[in-house]
Amino acid sequence: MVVTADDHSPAQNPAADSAFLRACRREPVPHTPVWFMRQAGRSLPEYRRVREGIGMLDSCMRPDLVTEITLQPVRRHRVDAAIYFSDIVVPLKAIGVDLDIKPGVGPVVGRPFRTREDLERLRPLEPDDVAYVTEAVGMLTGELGATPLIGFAGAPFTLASYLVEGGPSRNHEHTKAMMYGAPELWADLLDRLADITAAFLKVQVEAGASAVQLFDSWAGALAPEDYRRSVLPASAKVFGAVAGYGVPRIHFGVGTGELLGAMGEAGADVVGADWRVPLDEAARRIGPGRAVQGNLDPAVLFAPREAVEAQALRVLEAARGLPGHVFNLGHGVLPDTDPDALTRLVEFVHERTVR
Ligand SMILES: Cc1c2[nH]c(c1CCC(=O)O)Cc1[nH]c(c(CCC(=O)O)c1C)Cc1[nH]c(c(CCC(=O)O)c1C)Cc1[nH]c(c(C)c1CCC(=O)O)C2
Repeated sequence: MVVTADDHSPAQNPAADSAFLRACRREPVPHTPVWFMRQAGRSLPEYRRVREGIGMLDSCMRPDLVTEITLQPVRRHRVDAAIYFSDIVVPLKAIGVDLDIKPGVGPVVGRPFRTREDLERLRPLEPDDVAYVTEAVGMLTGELGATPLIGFAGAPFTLASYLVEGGPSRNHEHTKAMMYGAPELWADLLDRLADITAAFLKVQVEAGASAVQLFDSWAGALAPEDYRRSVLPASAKVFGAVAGYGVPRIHFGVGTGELLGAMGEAGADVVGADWRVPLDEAARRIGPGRAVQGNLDPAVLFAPREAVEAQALRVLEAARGLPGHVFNLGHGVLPDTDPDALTRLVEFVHERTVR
């Protein structure tokens, strides 16, 4: 089945009029919508319980588990959107790349990608490769009703960094060596990753996801000129591939203060900012015509309640008057966060912003 823009209209999608989707479209909202990156995960005891003895990637391939884990933070925190439980390396695993997610480390690739021959290991992603995603999204949208589901994928640069380095990297030196030293190979690598990413997002939207977020977590490691020349075209290809569905497209990275304008230009409707740039300044850099998402420092949640509220108010003050603000953290929930602090934060933002 092909999903058209019409399928995301209020008549077809019960979440169409939600505060989250309204904010993404820069329409008036009943209250500022809130969700948290990594809201499903180790901060929740119920997550740790259902994951016991099951590997991260195995859990991503089980629709029953994906559905339960995705719903957990919605039930507990009453956030305004669910984010599909998966990982940025799932589509790569699905096409046969030899990789795993090591607890406490992150994605680790068996043989790092360094040469043109390595590109042969990146074949196109077919919907059948991720049939469990289609099934899980279908189950989820049935359960979620008027709460929107956000689909997501890793952006070509961040995926390339894991593939080329072979795992998490502070300096991205092998990645940058390829980007500067073998620009044609680099462009071909990012182009293949763009097609895989686009195909993975399409599967989620066609199954019923109401929005998508492209995580370019490590793009902040790049100078603006390099980002524009060597990365933006591939991310723009991904956004272009899902433009026709009419679902909001969110673009996020860490430490991207100098890239916010370019990240919007890549084709996003909403740009996420981390806590290093005040939200009003972020909105100015992103420019008119796009909503902003962010940007409370996730470490603030370890402070006493009054301090959390004071910092949340700072974010809300900076967002005052902006058409289109989605409240979020500036990066993912840290694993040791007290889940009650997150629940209280959702309540606080809702109370302080009722229109
Ligand atoms: C860079 C990146 C990855 N994965 C992701 C990114 C982009 C976002 C970001 O910048 O944080 C994206 C991601 N990964 C996960 C989600 C779930 C949805 C949600 O936000 O609730 C999302 C959106 C689940 C996960 N992905 C991972 C976990 C932890 C594994 C576990 O619970 O056993 C979860 C819940 C594993 C993972 N996967 C990755 C890392 C760095 C880790 C952490 C490794 C560790 O510290 O153990 C790669």
